[in-house]
Amino acid sequence: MSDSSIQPGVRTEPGEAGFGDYFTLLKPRVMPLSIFTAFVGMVVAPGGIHPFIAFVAILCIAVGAGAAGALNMWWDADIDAIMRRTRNRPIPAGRVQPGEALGIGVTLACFAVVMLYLATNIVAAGLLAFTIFFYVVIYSVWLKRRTPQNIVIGGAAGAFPPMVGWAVVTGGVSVESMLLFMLIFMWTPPHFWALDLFMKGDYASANVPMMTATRGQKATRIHILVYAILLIPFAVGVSFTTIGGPVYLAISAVLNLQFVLGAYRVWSRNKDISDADNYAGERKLFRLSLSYLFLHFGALLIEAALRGFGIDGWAYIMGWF
Ligand code: HEM
Ligand SMILES: CC(C)=CCC/C(C)=C/CC/C(C)=C/COP(=O)(O)OP(=O)(O)O
Repeated sequence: MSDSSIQPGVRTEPGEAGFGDYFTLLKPRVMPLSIFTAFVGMVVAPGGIHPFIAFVAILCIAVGAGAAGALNMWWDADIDAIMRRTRNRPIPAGRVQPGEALGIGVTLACFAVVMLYLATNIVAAGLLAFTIFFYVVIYSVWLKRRTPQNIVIGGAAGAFPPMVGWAVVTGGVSVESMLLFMLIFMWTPPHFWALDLFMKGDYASANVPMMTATRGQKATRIHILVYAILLIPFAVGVSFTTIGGPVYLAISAVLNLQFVLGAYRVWSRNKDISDADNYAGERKLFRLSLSYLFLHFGALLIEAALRGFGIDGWAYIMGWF
C-alpha cells in the first residue's frame, strides 16, 4: 500500500489521527446491524446465560466485527483512495498508517476470539474467527476484485453473526440459526446491488468488478428482483420454527411484500439510466433493505418476549378453530 496509491484531491494529514479516525476504522455505521443480528441470535436461542456473559459475548462480537472492518480497510486502502465515497477514510487520507491499521485489526481480532472462547465456548469463538476470516480473506482479499459474484459468496460473512449469537448460548448450530444465516445471505445481494446502482460507477472507477460494471444495469436489476423473491421462503419460513410465530409472520409478510414491490419498481426501469438520474427508487430500496433486516430481527425479539410471558402465538390462533 504505497503512498502512490493515494489520489490527488484526497485530504492528507499524516500523523494527525484522532480518536475518531481509529473509530472509523471499525466501520461503525455498518457494523451495528450485524451486532444486532448476533444479539437477537443470542436472545432467541433456547437456554439461558448469565447477563454478564451475554454482555461480554456481545462486546467480543462487536470488537471482532470492528477488527474485520479495520483489516478490510487496510487491505482495500488503494481502491478506497480512488472511490469518492471512501477516499476520505483514515488510511487513504493518510491520517492512519496502513501498518497501524493492520496491527489494530489483528490485535482486536485475536482479543475478540480468545475472550469469546474464554467467556463462552469453542463453537462460538470458532464461528467468530471464521466470520472474520471470511470477510477479510475470502471476500476482501480473494473475491472482491475478481468476480461479480463477490458479494453473493462473500456476503456469507455478514450472515454468520446470528449463528455466532446462537452458539454463544447453545454451543452449537441448529435449523433455526441456519435459517437466520440464509435470511441474511439471500438479503445481501439486493441490499448491495441497490446501493451499487445509485453509486454511479464508483466501484468501476476502482476496477472492482461489481455487477453494474460487468453485466450492466439491466442484469443487476433482474438479479435484485430474483433475489428479493428467493429471499421470501427463508424469511417467512422462520415463522414456523421454534423462534417464530404469528406476529413475526405478519411483520415478515408486510416487509416481503414491500421489498418485492420495491425490487419490482427497480426492475421495471429496466434500461440504462443517465447519470443525471436521481435513482430515487434504488435509494428507497436500499433504505428499505436496512429496515427489512432490522424489523425481521426485531420481530423475533417480540416473539421471544411473548414466549417469555408464556404466550404461544400459534397455539392461541389454533384455539380459534
Ligand atoms: C458482502 C456483503 C455486503 C456488502 C458488499 C455491503 C456493502 C455496503 C456498502 C458499500 C454500504 C455503504 C457504506 C458506507 O458508505 O459507509 C453499506 C451500507 C450498509 N450496510 Fe451493507 N454490505 C454488505 C452486507 C451487509 C450486512 C450483512 C449488513 C448487516 C447485517 C449490512 C449493513 C449495512 C448498513 C446498516 C449500512 C448503512 C450504513 C449507513 O448508515 O450509511 N451490510 N453496505
Ligand atoms: C462479526 C463480524 C466479523 C461481522 C462482519 C459482518 C460483515 C461482514 C458485514 C459486511 C459489512 C460490509 C461493510 C461489507 C461492505 O463491503 P466492502 O467492505 O466491500 O465495502 P466498502 O467498499 O465500503 O469497503
